[in-house]
Amino acid sequence: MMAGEAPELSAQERAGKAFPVSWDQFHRDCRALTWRLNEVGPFHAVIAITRGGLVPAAIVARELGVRVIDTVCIASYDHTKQGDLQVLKGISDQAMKLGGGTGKGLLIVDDLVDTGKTGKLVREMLPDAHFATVYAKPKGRPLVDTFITEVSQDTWIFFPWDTALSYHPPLRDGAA
Ligand SMILES: O=P(O)(O)OC[C@H]1O[C@H](OP(=O)(O)OP(=O)(O)O)[C@H](O)[C@@H]1O
Ligand code: HPA
Ligand SMILES: [Mg+2]
Repeated sequence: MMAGEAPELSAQERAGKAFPVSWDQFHRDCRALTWRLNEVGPFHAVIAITRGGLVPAAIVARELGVRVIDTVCIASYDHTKQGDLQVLKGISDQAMKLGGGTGKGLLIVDDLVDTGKTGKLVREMLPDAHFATVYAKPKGRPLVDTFITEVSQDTWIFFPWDTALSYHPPLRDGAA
């Protein structure tokens, strides 16, 4: 950082609002997502966008009775700061074949869409697939076919696998 330059804010610092999600809540939201997806399927396979999509993909696949699960491995956020998207592993040939080359009958699952960059990249790989996320922020929302809860763009979602229980000071002692 140069002298006089404002420090670069992370996505979470820009976001300001925190939305912590417990395991219970996440499981409930995934089941609610499956209720909606059950009306859209059947699906030949679930494609999880790792890593965040692995947990909802397991729950959704279990509920829908889908046993073929593939991954597309994409990294963009280093903790809360988004960098360039990196495809670390593409979709397998076998899953591509099941989707007829365009993703028809395949279900893409991720934990959330934020700016939509990750979702857009996967949609380009599988244009005819159905894209489902548990949570959606307004910028990414148009990319998603089915989601459960929308949060504002300035909210940061804390997932249970990224957090731990900790002491919280009482409100009157200055807790936000
Ligand atoms: O809509 P976008 O702005 O692209 O952000 C959404 C993506 O960001 C997070 O993944 P991340 O890159 O942090 O990797 P992870 O799933 O391995 O945590 C999240 O799981 C989504 O995949
Ligand atoms: O709000 C978020 N929470 C966790 N990971 C994320 N990756 C992009 N946005 C988010
Ligand atoms: Mg992810």
